[in-house]
Amino acid sequence: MSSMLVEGGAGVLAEDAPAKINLHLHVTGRRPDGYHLLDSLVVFAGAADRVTAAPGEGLTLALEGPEAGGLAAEPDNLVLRAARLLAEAAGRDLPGVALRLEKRLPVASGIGGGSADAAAALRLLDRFWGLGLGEARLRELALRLGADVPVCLASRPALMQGIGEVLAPAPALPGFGLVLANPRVAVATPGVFRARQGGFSSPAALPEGWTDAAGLAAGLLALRNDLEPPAITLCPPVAEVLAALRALPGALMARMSGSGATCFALFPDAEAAAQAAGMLPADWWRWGGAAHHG
Ligand SMILES: C[C@@](CO)(OP(=O)(O)O)[C@H](O)COP(=O)(O)OP(=O)(O)OC[C@H]1O[C@@H](n2ccc(N)nc2=O)[C@H](O)[C@@H]1O
Ligand SMILES: Nc1ncnc2c1ncn2[C@@H]1O[C@H](COP(=O)(O)OP(=O)(O)O)[C@@H](O)[C@H]1O
Repeated sequence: MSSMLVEGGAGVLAEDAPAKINLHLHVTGRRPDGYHLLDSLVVFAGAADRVTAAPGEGLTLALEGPEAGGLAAEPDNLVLRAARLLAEAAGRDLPGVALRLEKRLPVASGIGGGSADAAAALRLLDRFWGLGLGEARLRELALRLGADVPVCLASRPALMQGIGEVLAPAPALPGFGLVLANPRVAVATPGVFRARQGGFSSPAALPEGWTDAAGLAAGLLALRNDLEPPAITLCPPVAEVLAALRALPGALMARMSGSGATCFALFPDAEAAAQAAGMLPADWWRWGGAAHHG
């Protein structure tokens, strides 16, 4: 999804940065450089950050929104890194830009908020500066910002392999609802990969598609997130979140996303999900609504 909006003032552009959900995540191998090979069906939720660009002096970034506090001590925000990388790739002087990040997704939580912000910044500035670099070039730049950034560039359901750079269209998906919940504990991705024990998994054998949410849930239950056991060891509240999600009325299945600690539950529709999210503990970050089909 890339909603390019002209907001108010002249030349002010905005892009949403939707949360990424790994419906399954199999760790299938490890590269000599230590990065892990993955097999993951990725979808996007209506929950999103938002990046805005306006004419300005030099390159600046203002942080706002309910989760901005999680980035206060961040020395090099991914939005600025994306902007610098794009400017370098353009190879010429570019007009100044005042960027704003409205942070709604919890930081370091397995739903790729930082990756989504970086991808949104690439899309936004490619247009703002009129570069027209094209999808292939943007994808190459995206990978240099993080393994999860290429999939976030299109923000459409995808089957993700390699370390995140091999993308294929997802099987046909039915409409469904999602609840997301995070116990407000940040989990660092490298530590979870390091704590993983045992061998490697096979890639999932996926059908051409599913016709309803119950079928999708049944299919997903035969798969797993290989990072869930090590994340629970490092962050025991993840187990509590999973139990709470599974106990919600109408929940079809629940699992952790990415390297955690955010977990998701699948629902037959967005309304059931939105209603169920309100039943979770108020001190957790929680969201319920539609999966975004791009
Ligand atoms: C685990 C996943 C699954 O979608 O999601 P998150 O938990 O981040 O949301 C991603 O692969 C995370 O991608 P991303 O967060 O962009 O990772 P990067 O910044 O590139 O890498 C952070 C660190 O994670 C480990 N890493 C990451 C990706 C990968 N395929 N293998 C790895 O081993 C490496 O230790 C790396 O140094
Ligand atoms: N705009 C940003 N939003 C979130 N995290 C950021 C951002 N810029 C830099 N980071 C750094 O990237 C790390 C990973 O963030 P995030 O993508 O939210 O987590 P995850 O990869 O677990 O889903 C954070 O710990 C933070 O230090």
